[in-house]
Amino acid sequence: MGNYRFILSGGGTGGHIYPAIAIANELKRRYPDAEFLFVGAKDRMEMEKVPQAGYKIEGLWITGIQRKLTLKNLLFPIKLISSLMKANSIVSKFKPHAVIGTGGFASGPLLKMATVKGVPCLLQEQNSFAGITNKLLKDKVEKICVAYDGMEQFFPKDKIVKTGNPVRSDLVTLNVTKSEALDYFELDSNRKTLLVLGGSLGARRINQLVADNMAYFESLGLQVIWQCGKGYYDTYKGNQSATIKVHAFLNSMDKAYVAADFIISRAGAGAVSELCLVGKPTFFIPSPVVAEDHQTKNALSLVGHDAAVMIRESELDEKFKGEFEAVLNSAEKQATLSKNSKALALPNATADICDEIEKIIR
Ligand SMILES: CC(=O)N[C@H]1[C@@H](OP(=O)(O)OP(=O)(O)OC[C@H]2O[C@@H](n3ccc(=O)[nH]c3=O)[C@H](O)[C@@H]2O)O[C@H](CO)[C@@H](O)[C@@H]1O
Repeated sequence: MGNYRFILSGGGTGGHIYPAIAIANELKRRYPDAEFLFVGAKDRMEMEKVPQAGYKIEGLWITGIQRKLTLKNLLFPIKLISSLMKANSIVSKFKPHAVIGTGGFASGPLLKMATVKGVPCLLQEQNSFAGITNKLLKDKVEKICVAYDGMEQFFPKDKIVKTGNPVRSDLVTLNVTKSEALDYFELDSNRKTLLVLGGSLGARRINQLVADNMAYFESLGLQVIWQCGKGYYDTYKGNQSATIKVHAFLNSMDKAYVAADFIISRAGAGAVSELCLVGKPTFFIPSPVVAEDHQTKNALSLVGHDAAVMIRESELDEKFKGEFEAVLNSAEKQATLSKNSKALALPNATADICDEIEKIIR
């Protein structure tokens, strides 16, 4: 059977998009003649990133619901109805054999209509805390692939399969040499490289930390790849120099990971899964404003195994330099962090999820 049709839906941030792309790539490898359609939210980053990865995407007019009474919120019911109607027409026309939802508000209407029409659906939940959309859909889908233990508190136990988070295959294999990677970023092979990641949208507090500590990093002999986020690029692009490379977004994460000797990162679920595979000494600075503080939980799942260092935003002023230098000055600590983080990697997640998809379409 090669002519399967799959819809993948999810988005809003990279954390929901890249898992969908990783799954689509693996399904395409297994079924080269299969057809794929992505469904995301209009105006969000999936509308750019999915076509770059070679797939078609349709955008729904939908946003998340805000906690305050705003114009956006008043429009929410209208947006929801319009999205459900469009989702209905997409599912009717495309006639998918299975639908995969990777979270984010865009996947809500699409999976809802797919389940109403009896199309088998699978959810992939990246975090240790279930997102609202996935919680709303849980009873109607066939399987829910998760990355953490203890997800029975959110989802029916018999639907849960622990697979880990899908990671794009080029980040699993990391087939680039260090010198190629450093050349790509125009960096010096005689210096150690610090990679700074603010999550797919960039992180305000991490950007401030880097901006305040440029001379400090220089004094430690480091050069920096600084991913500041699209919305912050105009503010920080002037900091670019021979040793500080400022990027809005990194389109070659494989090269960034290979170039790095040390990494400072947000603790989005995707970043955490990738950083285990990469196995470089990592300092997590979790976002304190995400639901249920889930990034702190994501980071602690590594810190508990001596596989990474975590510094809370509220403690940065007091602790950053001490924690940073304790790792920089200890080859032994660096080796421990690398070894322990690699031991937590789940490199077969994408294949395991595709095995589950195959089971629901048969
Ligand atoms: C602020 C917010 O709501 N963050 C959430 C969002 O994070 P966010 O969107 O930052 O997502 P993740 O850390 O999960 O994944 C980021 C993905 O973007 C890629 N990437 C990132 C930067 C870059 O320059 N280039 C690039 O390709 C990474 O390789 C990774 O594949 O979704 C995650 C997964 O549901 C959640 O855990 C996070 O809490």
